[in-house]
Amino acid sequence: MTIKEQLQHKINNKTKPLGSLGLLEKLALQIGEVQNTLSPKIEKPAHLVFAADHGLADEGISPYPKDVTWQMVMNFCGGGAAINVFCNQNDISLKVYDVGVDYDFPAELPIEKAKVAYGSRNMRIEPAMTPEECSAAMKVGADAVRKEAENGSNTIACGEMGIGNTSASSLLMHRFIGGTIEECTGPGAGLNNSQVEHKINVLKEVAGKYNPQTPEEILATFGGIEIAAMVGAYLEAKKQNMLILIDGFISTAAVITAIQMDASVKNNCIFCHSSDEKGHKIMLEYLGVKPLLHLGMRLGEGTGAAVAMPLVKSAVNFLNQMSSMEDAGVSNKE
Ligand SMILES: Cc1cc2ncn([C@H]3O[C@H](COP(=O)(O)O)[C@@H](O)[C@H]3O)c2cc1C
Ligand SMILES: O=C(O)c1cccnc1
Repeated sequence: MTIKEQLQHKINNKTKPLGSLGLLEKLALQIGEVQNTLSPKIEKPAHLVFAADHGLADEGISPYPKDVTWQMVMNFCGGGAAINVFCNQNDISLKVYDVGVDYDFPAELPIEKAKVAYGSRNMRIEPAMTPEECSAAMKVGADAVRKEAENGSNTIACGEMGIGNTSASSLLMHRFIGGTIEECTGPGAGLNNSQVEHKINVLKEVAGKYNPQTPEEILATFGGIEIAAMVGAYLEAKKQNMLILIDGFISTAAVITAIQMDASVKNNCIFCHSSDEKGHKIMLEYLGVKPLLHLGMRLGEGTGAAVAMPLVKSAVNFLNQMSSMEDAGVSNKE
């Protein structure tokens, strides 16, 4: 029997009606397959938040000012952001990487200092990153994940902070999935209808201005420094055979980009929730995946991944701890 067949047999013989743990059964099967064991474990789950600014923010495509990026990084350091709360609650370690914030942080702050540039460029004028900046950002992500793996982690999630990054994500989605800019563009952190119309016009202009071909060129042209770091992180996490918990619209744009570079990344991904940001459902359909949670969340920071951690643990725990029909003396279906 293959490991998949053995896992399915183990799941089917637990003391429950066949299939009655629904998506948790699929999750247990996936985790067991990734770890190639009938007794998988979640070890030292780690959450990495990558922060960077976006030159395109100068074009009024976000409802919030660019300064919110560095201000939220300070808030992460103070423990006051949503991602701090959910990571604390679920015993997930949290690190914040300054990979491209347009601000000089005080040296003593507990930030991982890995600044590639003071923000991406305004893509209405020039590509978001040079190829060198893009690969440097990807390396930051990869190195960050390798460090966690060396420390014994086998489960990773990424989050981001970057005012304007839903715009970059919409452009990546448009380019990789092929939907119209209208289908790929939503309110982000809370634009009203006429502001979304302006965002769509800006993104249409940017999308028509360049014609990059390879996934790396597309990422450098339309991405963001923190998104490139996430792409590098996901690629490395697959190399380390870690479980990869995926958040919402921005994380999914990053993982779709990573999948263009290494299709096998998808096998290790757990799609944690369906974001309310327009376009996320289309992304999930494109990937052919069912997310665990539908909470109407649209925050980012990796929060959807952090709140799904108890479900991931439930999947692993029922597989490891539930009795089998035989052991508990429970009669099976006739
Ligand atoms: C206070 C605040 C905290 C956040 N935490 C995450 N985001 C989210 O909103 C931003 C993307 O939305 P847009 O593309 O519309 O700028 C990203 O930083 C994302 O992580 C936040 C946004 C704000 C305002
Ligand atoms: O789903 C997300 O990642 C998201 C949605 C809106 C704003 N920021 C992030």
